[in-house]
Order: sequence, then C-alpha cells, then structure tokens
Amino acid sequence: MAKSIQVATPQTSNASRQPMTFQWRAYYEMTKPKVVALMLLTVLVGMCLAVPGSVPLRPMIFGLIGIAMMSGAAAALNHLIDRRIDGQMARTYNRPLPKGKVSAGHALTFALLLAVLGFVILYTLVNAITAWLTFASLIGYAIVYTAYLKRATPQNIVIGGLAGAMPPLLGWTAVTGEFHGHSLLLVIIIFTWTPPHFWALAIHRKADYAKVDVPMLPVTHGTEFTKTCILLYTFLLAIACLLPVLVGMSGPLYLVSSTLLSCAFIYKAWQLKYADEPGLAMNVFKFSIYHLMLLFLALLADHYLWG
Ligand code: HEM
Ligand SMILES: CC(C)=CCC/C(C)=C/CC/C(C)=C/COP(=O)(O)OP(=O)(O)O
Repeated sequence: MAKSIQVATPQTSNASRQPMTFQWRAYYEMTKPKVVALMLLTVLVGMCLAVPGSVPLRPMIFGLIGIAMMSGAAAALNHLIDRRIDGQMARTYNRPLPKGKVSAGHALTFALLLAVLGFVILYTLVNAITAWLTFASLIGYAIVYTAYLKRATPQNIVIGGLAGAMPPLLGWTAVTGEFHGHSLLLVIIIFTWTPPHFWALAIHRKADYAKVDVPMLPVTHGTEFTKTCILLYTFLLAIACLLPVLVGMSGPLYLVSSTLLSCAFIYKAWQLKYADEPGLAMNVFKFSIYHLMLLFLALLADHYLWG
C-alpha cells in the first residue's frame, strides 16, 4: 500500500483544528516586526537629521514607541483583511490568521488596541501633527492599499508605497513639531525605492498573485516589462538619492556611500533584466533591504561626522 506523504501546502480555507490558545508569537508576527524595525531606523534618521546636535530624548523615545505601535497595528490589519488570499498563497499560508492561531475578532481587537494606544502616546507625549500623520499612514496602508488598491490596479504598490515611505517625515515632525521640506526628500527616496523592492519579490511570487487574482505588475504586464520597470526605477532612485546633497542637507560621506549603493542597485537590476539567471529576482529583493538600511545609516553617519 502506498504511503501517504504529508506535504505542507497552502490552505483553501482558514479553518483550523488547533485549539486557539494565546500565542504571543503569533501576535508579534502579525506586526511584521522586521519591516517595522527597518521603518524605525528611517524614523530615527528623520529625527536625527531634523536637529543639529543631540535629539531631545522624550519625543525621540515616545515617537519611536508610538510610531512602532501604529505601524504594527497597520500590519496586523493587513493580516486581518488579507487572511483569505494569504491562506491560498505559498509565501503566506502559514500566517497566524489562515493557520487559525488567531481569530479574526482577536486580530481586530489587537490591532485597534495597538493603534489607539500608539495614537494616544503620540498625541499626548509627542505632538498632534505626528499623531495625525501617523494615523493617515496607517489608513493609507491598512485601508487604502490593502483593502482597495491591492486588488484594483497594478500601480497598487506605487501609490500605496507613499504610506510606507512616511516614517522619516514622522520622525522629523516628532522632534520639531512642524513639517520641513527636507524630510520630504527622505520620503521621496523610500517612495522610489519601493517599486524595485516589491516588484523583484512579485516576479518570484508571480504564480501566487495570479492564483488569488491580485493584479501585481508581473501578473498583468509580464515579467519582462516588470524587470524593465525595476531597472528604470533604480535610475530614478539614484537621482532621488542625490537630492539630500543637492539641497545641502548631506555631505561627502553620504554622497560617496549613496553613489556606491545606487551603482550596485542599478547593476543588480541590470543583471535581473539581461542575465536571466534563476534566483536573481530574490537576490534583488534581498539587496533592496540592505540598500535602504545602509543608505539611511550613511545619512546618519554623514550627519554626525560632517553636519
Ligand atoms: C507599499 C510598500 C511596500 C510593499 C508592497 C512591500 C512588500 C513587501 C513584501 C511582500 C515583503 C515580504 C514579506 C514576507 O515575506 O512576509 C516585504 C519584506 C520586507 N520589507 Fe517591504 N514592502 C513595502 C514597503 C517597505 C518599507 C517602506 C520598508 C522599510 C522601510 C520595507 C521593509 C521590508 C523588510 C525589512 C522586509 C523583510 C521582512 C522579513 O524578512 O521578514 N518594506 N516587503
Ligand atoms: C503607520 C505606518 C507608518 C504604516 C505603515 C505600515 C507598514 C507595516 C507598511 C509595510 C509595507 C508592506 C510590508 C507592505 C506589504 O503588504 P502586502 O499586503 O503587499 O504584503 P504581504 O502579502 O506580505 O502582506
């Protein structure tokens, strides 16, 4: 008699036989901690660049805590809203909601608690402008992007990327209490970084998105067109990365570092387009994360060494 082999596969429904005990790890996972961690680095850089010398401690600490909580809440709402399609995709079927580790009601309560607490911290201990702008970013990601744009247009992540690009501006307003044009340059950098970051992954996961009818660019316009777009966006990003130098916000250390990073990203995107080797799309996706992290560390180092 043939042995039955159990293979881990995506679920077609979110039903689960497991008893629903409290699992803090599942709640932690819903906040997308690694994504939020990188966002917090960009928040911190926004805070540091906003003022000469040392950053005032109180808005820095409570700003980071409040923005982290509201970003985590936005991520948990994304898990909640996307639970059905997540359950059908190979990359996401193991998430807490489709796996039945967390119920929809508990996920909603968790997200709302985090959001309200984060908002109150920002409003009372930081300032109103940061609280409202962070709230707008939460709505932008959790509602506008996740509940509408994602299923509406292949430009979903370009438009929705604005919410994810906001953290340095939030950091800036947290310590100054006002909007400054320079913080917008950091937003523009993350905004132009998002398409190559995400589309590289979307090429690798094209079949997943096609299966659940989500119109990501590789599904609607094909892999080759998406690779061309990624390459063009890396050129656009290279220009965006020069803006802090052109306005005198950053100096030579940042100029050299960002130019090297831009050249490396363009090279990777060029390889993806023309070398046609397996695994290159994921390679570009992973590189994008190091690129953004190193770029913001370079902004920070430059600010304190040359500022
Ligand atoms: C709308 C804009 C964005 C989209 C659509 C997007 C999409 C994604 C997706 C689908 C993943 C894979 C997640 C997984 O496998 O669970 C991912 C990973 C990641 N993203 Fe983004 N992203 C966006 C913006 C950002 C921003 C603004 C940042 C940071 C500033 C960021 C940082 C990361 C990091 C660090 C990871 C790796 C997470 C891990 O290894 O668990 N992303 N992104
Ligand atoms: C308050 C504030 C700054 C909010 C921003 C919140 C936030 C965590 C944005 C992350 C962007 C992101 C990972 C998008 C992927 O969503 P997806 O649904 O396309 O990917 P998935 O399939 O992995 O869930």
